[in-house]
Amino acid sequence: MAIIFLNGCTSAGKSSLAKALQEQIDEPYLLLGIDDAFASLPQRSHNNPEGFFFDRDDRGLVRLNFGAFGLATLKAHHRAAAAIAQSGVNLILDEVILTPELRKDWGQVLKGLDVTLVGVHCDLAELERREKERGDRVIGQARGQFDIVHKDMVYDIEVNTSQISPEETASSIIDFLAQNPSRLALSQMAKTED
Ligand SMILES: Nc1ncnc2c1ncn2[C@@H]1O[C@H](COP(=O)(O)OP(=O)(O)OP(=O)(O)O)[C@@H](O)[C@H]1O
Repeated sequence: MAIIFLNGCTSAGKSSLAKALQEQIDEPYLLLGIDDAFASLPQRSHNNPEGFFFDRDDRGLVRLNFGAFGLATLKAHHRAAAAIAQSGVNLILDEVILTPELRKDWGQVLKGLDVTLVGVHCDLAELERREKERGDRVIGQARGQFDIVHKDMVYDIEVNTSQISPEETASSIIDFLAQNPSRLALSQMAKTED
């Protein structure tokens, strides 16, 4: 079954876009994302060096980091997503690819599946405006992810949500899907260099 894989920074508009896609595509798609993996953690694994924690790199940028249990959680999430599609259900994935290792893991786990890779971009100023307005996100996270989330990614289609609504963005992806039957980007996901 088909997977529409949305990758972008926090506040890029992935969840809003995913919901618009669910509404606009005739066939039903389930929705799953990295936030579901975070939500399934025990509370003590948040802000924990074994689980997930925020820190600053040498440039002072906020990074979402993880320890052994955090990595195992993300890899389990990747395999759960693949299993959903393999069981015969369409899936939209709402993801933030945090490291080259995780990018490669996605590429390996999804190999052979019908995956459309969508780069969800947004200008930094607008990301930071949204981050502040939401009130429930760690400030600085969007800037910290801006340089790394799309690094070495190859996409089937890229969108920029800075100035267009989730509904219009969803329409452009649906038009792309209708006009482009073959998908090329996934084969690059596991291959690219660190
Ligand atoms: N196209 C858009 N135009 C204007 N605002 C938007 C757009 N898409 C999303 N937003 C707003 O930006 C904020 C973040 O949106 P959303 O939750 O969809 O982002 P996200 O990429 O899923 O973020 P996260 O990864 O942190 O969950 C919300 O307040 C949402 O209403």
